[in-house]
Amino acid sequence: MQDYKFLKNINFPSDLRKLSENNLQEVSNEVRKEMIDAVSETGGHLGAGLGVVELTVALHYVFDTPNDRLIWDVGHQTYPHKILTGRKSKIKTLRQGNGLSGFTKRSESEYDPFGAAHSSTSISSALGMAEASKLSNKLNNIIAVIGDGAISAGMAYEAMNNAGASKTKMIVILNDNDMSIAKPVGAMRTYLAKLLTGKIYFSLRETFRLITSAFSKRFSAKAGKAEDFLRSAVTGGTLFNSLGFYYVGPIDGHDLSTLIPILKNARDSKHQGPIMIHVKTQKGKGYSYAEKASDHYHGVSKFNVITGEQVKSGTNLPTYTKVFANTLVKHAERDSKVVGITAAMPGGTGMDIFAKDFPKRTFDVGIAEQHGVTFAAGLATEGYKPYVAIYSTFLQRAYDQVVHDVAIQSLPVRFIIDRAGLVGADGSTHAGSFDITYLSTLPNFIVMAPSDESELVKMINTSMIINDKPCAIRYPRGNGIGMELPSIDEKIEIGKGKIIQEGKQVCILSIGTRLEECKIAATELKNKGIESTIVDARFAKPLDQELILKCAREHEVMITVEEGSIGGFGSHVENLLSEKGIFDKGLKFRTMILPDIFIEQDSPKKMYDVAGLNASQISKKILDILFTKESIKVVKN
Ligand SMILES: Cc1ncc(C[n+]2csc(CCOP(=O)(O)OP(=O)(O)O)c2C)c(N)n1
Ligand SMILES: CC(=O)[C@@H](O)[C@H](O)COP(=O)(O)O
Ligand SMILES: [Mg+2]
Repeated sequence: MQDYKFLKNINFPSDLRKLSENNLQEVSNEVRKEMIDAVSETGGHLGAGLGVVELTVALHYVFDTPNDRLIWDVGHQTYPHKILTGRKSKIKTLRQGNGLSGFTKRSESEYDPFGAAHSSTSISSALGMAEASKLSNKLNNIIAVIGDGAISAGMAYEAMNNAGASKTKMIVILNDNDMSIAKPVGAMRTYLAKLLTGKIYFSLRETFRLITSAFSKRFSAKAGKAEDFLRSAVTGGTLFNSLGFYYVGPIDGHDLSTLIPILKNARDSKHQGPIMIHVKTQKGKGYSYAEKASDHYHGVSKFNVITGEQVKSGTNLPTYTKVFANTLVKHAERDSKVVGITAAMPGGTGMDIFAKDFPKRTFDVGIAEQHGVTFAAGLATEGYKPYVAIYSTFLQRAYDQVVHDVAIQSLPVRFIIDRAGLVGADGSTHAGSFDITYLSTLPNFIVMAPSDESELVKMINTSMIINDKPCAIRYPRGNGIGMELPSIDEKIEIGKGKIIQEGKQVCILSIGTRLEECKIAATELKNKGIESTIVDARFAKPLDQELILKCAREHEVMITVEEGSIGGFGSHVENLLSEKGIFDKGLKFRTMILPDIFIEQDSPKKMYDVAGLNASQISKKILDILFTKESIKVVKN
């Protein structure tokens, strides 16, 4: 920690509130410096936090947090908030094992009244708190801060629809930096841009005072109407006004002399209903490299503060994401029906690569996973081959659309599920733990998981000819293992697994990229004289029943291994074996799955250690089964 003039004495917002308003810009500068310094060592979300430093300082200065509830949407912009709310000394533990979360987390601090990481939840949760506050006569303020990206999602509209009709006071700060992770998309973006270009009052202090005073002053009906007219003429905030919000803005979110009086007015206002304050900020503000970069350093690895250079990953192997994107491009060159869909994650899903060659066949729907899935279903009804590339964790949002709009109608939507399994620094909110489970339970679905990048290509090739039902291919974050890639003509038979090696006593049925750990486990067992068969199951649905039953009959022990929760591949195998009466014949069977806990952020390797899914844990499990050391714990009430 550097020798800061103000920050050294600020641990909590109460310390901040003792300062004069004139010192707050200096405080902001110090917070910004501290944040850059910390993220240069930890990596993480940089641009969004840099853009809200002044806003964070102003909010904690004006409002009585934590009694007043401050809810940050997504939570990736909360590093300045963490520095000012008792977590300064731990800021260099961000996103590491036993360290601070990269998002808001109720268990981490009373200043985080609502946990987040998935977007667009802030207005709903704030309205819930506001209604609770009203019911219990608490009279505290409830403030939600939501970005221009996050406000594009369906949930935000549902919340505004509800809030706008209520007579409950809450404050929504719309943090408009004209950025999502990539450039934001859609009509809302155009609308917000219009509000910004239409502004004329930035220099008109008198107009500004008139607007803000409307919160607290009592106007005669006539004067009120005139004020309303002036406000909307000046600000053009008609959409939000029409939705029932008292709209103010846009204002400069880096100018504390504007922010503080407006926030004070909103705080003291007797307005019964939601207030929206539209602030204009710059993502990456105050760090030249972030300001200039096209992504404004949304998410960075460790970097050199002086040069802005980020540390590259230690391998040149292509990521699964890239392998997917490059393969899809090749198919799209041949087949004009191939289209790609992303929900605001073009870079993360590889859709940016596809978009370069096929801009007209790429659809970025914004942070709108639900809409994206049903939109793809619509494309499928017209004979297109939609590839919906979504992170496993974000597809959770669209489960009903997957069931109702895709599976029931057996539409051939191809789900490309990235970030499956444990992802590391983003932690439990971003873990792709449940997709095998929630998709394999659905009739009409084919669910595949490649064990390496070559298998991924074959599965994409196969998906091209699945034209009568939906399918999903799930793979992890990060790099492949260096396999040579096959041609785009090489397919696999649907529902057929692959024997990797044959042994006698033990059969390991693996699905997905834990296969490498299974191979190491098998070598460890071999060193102890135990021969194992390894099967790459490839399909969680349909199961390769023939192969699984054969293996079950020919081995003493069978285990399944997957990077997924209960209810997935292992559960389906267990059900099959039970149905076929295999257990009656004495097979020793276990499933190795993600445990029934949310695993905290750490390196993926350590997270898999917690999950018990690394090689030594697989071999130990097998040895314990063979030599019956497993104990049955009976929990007494
Ligand atoms: C449901 C969901 N989909 C996608 C994401 C990934 N994501 C994280 S931040 C972000 C952009 C948010 O943009 P905005 O709200 O404008 O915040 P900014 O980063 O610009 O401050 C996206 C798409 C997410 N967190 N949640
Ligand atoms: C905040 C958020 O949801 C994204 O920025 C996410 O952290 C990206 O994860 P990847 O780094 O795996 O693309
Ligand atoms: Mg934004």
